[in-house]
Amino acid sequence: MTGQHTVAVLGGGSFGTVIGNIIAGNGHRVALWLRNQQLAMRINATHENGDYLPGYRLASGLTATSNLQEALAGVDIVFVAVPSKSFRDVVRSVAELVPADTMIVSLTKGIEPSGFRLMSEILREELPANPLGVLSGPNLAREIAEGHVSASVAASDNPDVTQTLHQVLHCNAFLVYASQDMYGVELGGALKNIYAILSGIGAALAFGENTMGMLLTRALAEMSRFAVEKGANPLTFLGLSGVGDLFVTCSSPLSRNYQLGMAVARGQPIEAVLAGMDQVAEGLNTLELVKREADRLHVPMPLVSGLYAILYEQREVVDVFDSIVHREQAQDVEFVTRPL
Ligand SMILES: NC(=O)C1=CN([C@@H]2O[C@H](COP(=O)(O)OP(=O)(O)OC[C@H]3O[C@@H](n4cnc5c(N)ncnc54)[C@H](O)[C@@H]3O)[C@@H](O)[C@H]2O)C=CC1
Ligand SMILES: O=C(CO)COP(=O)(O)O
Repeated sequence: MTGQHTVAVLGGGSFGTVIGNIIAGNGHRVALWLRNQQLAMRINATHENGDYLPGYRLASGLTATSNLQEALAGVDIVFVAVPSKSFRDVVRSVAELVPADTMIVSLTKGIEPSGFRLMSEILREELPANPLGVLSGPNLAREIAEGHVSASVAASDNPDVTQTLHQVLHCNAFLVYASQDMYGVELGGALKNIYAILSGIGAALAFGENTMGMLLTRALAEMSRFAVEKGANPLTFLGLSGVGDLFVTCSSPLSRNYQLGMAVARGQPIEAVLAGMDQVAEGLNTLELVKREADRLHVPMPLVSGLYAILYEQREVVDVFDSIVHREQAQDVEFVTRPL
């Protein structure tokens, strides 16, 4: 597909807004769909999404609407940027409104509770004939809005999809790289949220940089171990959607998952932290699902088990941390020593 595209972005939170704006800035027509009609009207009047990204000027090619049918009329690409718990409901509605040649791309970093499905698997089930892809990488929305150069991975088993994503999104401040490992790219984006919570706890408790470096590297080891077991290519985890996103989210106070970890370590009950957040932190839900799946598959994930014990079993961080360190595997880079 070449030339100008007509695009819908579903979900007018922070990430949907920046992705829609990059595409509109590249000269394509974008409809941003959100449920809040008042906010949609304000976005169109002010060219700013004041609820999520105040001060971030939106391109004139972006129009907000709260009418899904209107947002999807005549589009050739649909991006879905709603939290994972709402993802299937939203794409089910999309399936009734778009033809089979409309490209559908997930921006969501999470896992569906029943059946441990990633978003691309939900897309495949709900829109079996459509070309599908995912976009994932170290992409803090606020930093993109501030104009910091960022990069992301467009992943699909269909080369038309990766090429089209490059065409609509790539620009000086937002670089798009390609991958064929859709599952691995998505899994990296979902798993790193768990370790961002852990890093937030470490930051609140003033862990040293040596300790944080160890946690990050061991996180990558156990993510890759889990990925191999789930059939993803662990080498994908060395790219932007793996180590890149792990590093960013585990080091930034802008990350909602990191903020969650910090707040809990400072003694706030999880329920109170979640109630006070007006944006989604996917990592808590992902932690529970990954813990269950890792136990089922007998994959050792000491950091996941440790964080689970802290958040769900009210165990003391210091005790848990001791047991994590002592339960760790002795091999450093273990996944390359096993057959892929
Ligand atoms: N904010 C970021 O820096 C990045 C976020 N992501 C991922 O993108 C997804 C969305 O994240 P954000 O935009 O940051 O979250 P957000 O919390 O800022 O926005 C989510 C939006 O989805 C809307 N929503 C929730 N349920 C809905 C439903 N059933 N129908 C329609 N709209 C619904 C909410 O009202 C909200 O406007 C998450 O999975 C997140 O992990 C990915 C990359 C970066
Ligand atoms: O995915 C993100 C950055 O790449 C955003 O992380 P949070 O959801 O923790 O804010």
